[in-house]
Amino acid sequence: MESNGYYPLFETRRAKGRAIYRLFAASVLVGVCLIWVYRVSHIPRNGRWGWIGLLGAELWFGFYWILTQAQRWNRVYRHTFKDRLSQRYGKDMPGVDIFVCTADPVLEPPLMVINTVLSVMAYDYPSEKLSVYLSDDGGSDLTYYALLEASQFAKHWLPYCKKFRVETTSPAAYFISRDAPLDANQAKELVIIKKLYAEMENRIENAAKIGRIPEEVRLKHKQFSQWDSYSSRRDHDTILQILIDGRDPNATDEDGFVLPSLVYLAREKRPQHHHNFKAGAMNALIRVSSKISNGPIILNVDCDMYSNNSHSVRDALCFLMDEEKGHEIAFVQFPQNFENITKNEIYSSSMRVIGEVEFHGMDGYGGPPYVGSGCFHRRDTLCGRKFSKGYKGDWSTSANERLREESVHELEEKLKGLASLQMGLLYGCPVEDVITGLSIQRRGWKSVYFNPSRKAFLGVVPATLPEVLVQHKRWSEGDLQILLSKYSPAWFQHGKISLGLRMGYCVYCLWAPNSLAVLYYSVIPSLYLLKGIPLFPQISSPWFLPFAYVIIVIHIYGLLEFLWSGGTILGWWNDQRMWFYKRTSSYLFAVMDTILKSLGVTDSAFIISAKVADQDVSQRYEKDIMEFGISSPMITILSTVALLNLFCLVGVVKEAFLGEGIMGVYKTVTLQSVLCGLLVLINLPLYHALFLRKDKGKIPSSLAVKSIAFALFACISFTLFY
Ligand SMILES: O=c1ccn([C@@H]2O[C@H](COP(=O)(O)OP(=O)(O)O[C@H]3O[C@H](CO)[C@@H](O)[C@H](O)[C@H]3O)[C@@H](O)[C@H]2O)c(=O)[nH]1
Ligand SMILES: [Mn+2]
Repeated sequence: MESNGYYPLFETRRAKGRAIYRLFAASVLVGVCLIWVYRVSHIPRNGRWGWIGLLGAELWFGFYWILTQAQRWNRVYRHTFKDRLSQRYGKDMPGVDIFVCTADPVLEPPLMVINTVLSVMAYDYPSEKLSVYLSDDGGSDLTYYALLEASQFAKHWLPYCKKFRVETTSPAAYFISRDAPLDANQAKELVIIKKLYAEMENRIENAAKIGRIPEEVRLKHKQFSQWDSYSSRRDHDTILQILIDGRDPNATDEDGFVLPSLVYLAREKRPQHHHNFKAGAMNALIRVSSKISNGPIILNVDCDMYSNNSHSVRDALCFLMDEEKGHEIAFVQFPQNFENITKNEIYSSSMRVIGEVEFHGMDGYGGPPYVGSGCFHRRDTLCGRKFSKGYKGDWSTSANERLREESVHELEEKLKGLASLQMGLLYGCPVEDVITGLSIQRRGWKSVYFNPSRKAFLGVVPATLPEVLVQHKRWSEGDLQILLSKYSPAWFQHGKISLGLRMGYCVYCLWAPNSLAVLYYSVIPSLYLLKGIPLFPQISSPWFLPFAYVIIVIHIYGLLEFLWSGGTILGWWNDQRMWFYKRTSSYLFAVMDTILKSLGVTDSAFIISAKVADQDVSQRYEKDIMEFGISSPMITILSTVALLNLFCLVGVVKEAFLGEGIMGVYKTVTLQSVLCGLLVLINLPLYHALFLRKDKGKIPSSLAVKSIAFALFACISFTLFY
């Protein structure tokens, strides 16, 4: 693709088969409209309120389905030309500052954190242009100790990666993933490097086990005295340490090449000041890094998301440095992929359709959201710069020059004061990333979604249902808050972002309100079954057809999309279950907490998700066995709804055999019974966990009793009083 003799650094292709897709979508829309017409024109006398509620739910589903079309209508795919980038810019590459965030040395083990740090230090990029910053909201000397060890290990690991062109640059992942046979030389070096790693691992784990840093290490490294005034995680001074100083000519690896800078920061925290979670951490890093390396490009990764592709920096720069289009692009988001996904992903944690379909669709309308980990930003747009036509990126790194004269210690002291001002990411929202990305797009910038075939980043997903539900509550609550905020994609935006992109954002912002319609749909029709009152057209009626058509084709389409995104059939089935569970628990609580928050009763928190699990929990996870384990209000709702449907189904079957007869039931309440039957079918693992399992991951008996009582009460009172 050449225009005026200019070779772009990236190209954009539109998805194939769009015409067929659009035809299909139009046919579904007709079906949806017919369903609405039927509901409005056939309101019965018996079951009137149930019917009107279903009308509301179907209006909602139809509307929501229309929104999701924006994510499919205009998908685009990106491709980069890294060789052109190297040819054109050679050694003249911009500085890149990499921010890694960690917050808890127990939930996020230091060894995992340093593997991520090492993986990004080893990018295929000039080391003198790379600076890696670790923000430790846990303020943990153990994490610091691990980073200190990593700074030593890097001297061996980075040359090894360079020499053998290692792609998986996280050592832990590399040691288990490597499958290609090695030549004798590499095999020899591998043994050495593995040994060094094992020794380091040992030292870190021992320190973690005894819960403190060995005395001789403390004495040798006086930096540890910074913890002397530390009173708790929520109450301490700024702790800042430059472990590898990129300006120091002696900071070299085993082969004599300079190392990337490496900085540790635990920002000051006081109980009386809100620390604003990850957004606060990122902003502290933005300020501190501006005085150290001041790279014009910032990459943000979570501590559990290591780099799996050593070319990602160059990929991202192909977009940001493209001479024709680069100046419009504020950030490049890579997909979030995960290492610990099982084959049939019981919690549907890979979110593959979002990554393989939806974000490509949003990219077609102006760009994906910023979703935290795996995103390259321009420093100035992240800090609030507005888009203007004449804008050209400034790739110089001035702070580096200015401060060259200062000693590391002077610099560290100076920077401590900087770690507590706001700039950059927005505060007050549990999804600081999404709201910040949206605010950047509203200032006129575009973003880009780049999904390379070799996965760029691999993270960790939670291994238990309660954790997954809590994580989704945080996300859906955050997205709902965006909808209600001044950045809302729903209100008129004066043409700042396109309608398609606004619709795309709304799909996520409306995750939470979805809960109401889904809860209604999964309870009320089943209860009406107990009274034999039909709420759907009879099978002999022509109105049956739009229902059947819409239900069947959207599910077949959903299945195909899931398979096309790399999933399995059973994975899709599990995805349907999680879809249902998230909507009836996480999202419902997100709605309730958002209401409470707007009344000033509560404040939203950021509950950090666990990255490690007990051995037996992990074993069940590997086998795709759902882990309930604890009693929580969310699990109570899930199990009550599941039991209610089971009781209703038993009621219908009894009616079919003892009452009206199979034909009678079949004629009048087919769809309703099918709906109820499917809900029972999808809940099989839950009944299993309620009644049959003996392991620790089952549903606790007290919760079982409670939900049986609730479900029975609902069924009995409905039959008696309706
Ligand atoms: O007070 C805090 C809380 C969290 N974190 C870090 O934030 C990251 C994300 O936390 P995690 O518990 O792993 O949340 P996830 O739900 O997995 O994260 C997704 O969702 C978050 C927003 O809810 C984004 O911040 C993340 O980038 C995105 O990957 C981790 O590196 C944490 O160490 C902090 O630095 N400080
Ligand atoms: Mn995470």
